[in-house]
Amino acid sequence: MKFIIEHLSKNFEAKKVLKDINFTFEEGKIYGLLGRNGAGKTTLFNCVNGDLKTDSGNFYLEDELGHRRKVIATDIGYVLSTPTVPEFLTGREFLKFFMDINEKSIKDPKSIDEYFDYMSIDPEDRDKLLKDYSHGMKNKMQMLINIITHPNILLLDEPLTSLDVVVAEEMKQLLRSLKQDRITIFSTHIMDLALDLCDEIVLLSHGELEVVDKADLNSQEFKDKIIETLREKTNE
Ligand SMILES: Nc1ncnc2c1ncn2[C@@H]1O[C@H](COP(=O)(O)OP(=O)(O)OP(=O)(O)O)[C@@H](O)[C@H]1O
Repeated sequence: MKFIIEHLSKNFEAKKVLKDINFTFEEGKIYGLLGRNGAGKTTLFNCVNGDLKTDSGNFYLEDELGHRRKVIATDIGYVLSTPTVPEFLTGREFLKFFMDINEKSIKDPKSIDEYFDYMSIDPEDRDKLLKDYSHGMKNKMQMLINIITHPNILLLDEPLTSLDVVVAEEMKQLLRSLKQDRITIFSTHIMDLALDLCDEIVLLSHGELEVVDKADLNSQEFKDKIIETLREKTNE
């Protein structure tokens, strides 16, 4: 399976944020999306998710035989950097509600406690109101509801930035374990995180997407190259 973006453009009045982007993402890979503040990473995700109207562009999923279809809402899971959960529900009530309304799209439902176990949420926290969950726990709940339905495309907008080292490590493991059978696109400002977690590094700069050839992913030379590319592009 491939996720194909064709001729995506998005302007905010005179500001051209995304400029005729054409890009193909492949199944089984985690893509690290790097870009400077204001480069358009969130705008790109919002366009893919249908939260923002594009000025032009189409999104397709293509199977191994080359058959294409348009991306639909249920293809996408979108985890925001700031988790939004209904604070007036308990973790258990929220999960039950989510599973009830998405019954048809959950292929192999597990029990609610199995899901909590999977996300390492302690038994004593499961019946607490979500308003009393920590940021990391809310983040886990948001991640959970986005993976229960097995979306083909998982968009993650800086989801690990404010997590403690243990939760961040758990989330990394989870993302690695989930990457088969789907396309994961992960935006972050933390280059080491991108290098550690991602199979491909994609730069968003000057409204365009560009793959960085990652010959030697962890070398300082490679990091310098990324920084130089981002710097050059914004200075153009
Ligand atoms: N709703 C909007 N109306 C007008 N301009 C917007 C809107 N949303 C984003 N922008 C502008 O589009 C550009 C890209 O913003 P975006 O939030 O996508 O960047 P980003 O790469 O996610 O940034 P950061 O890394 O700082 O989160 C910015 O110049 C921003 O001001």
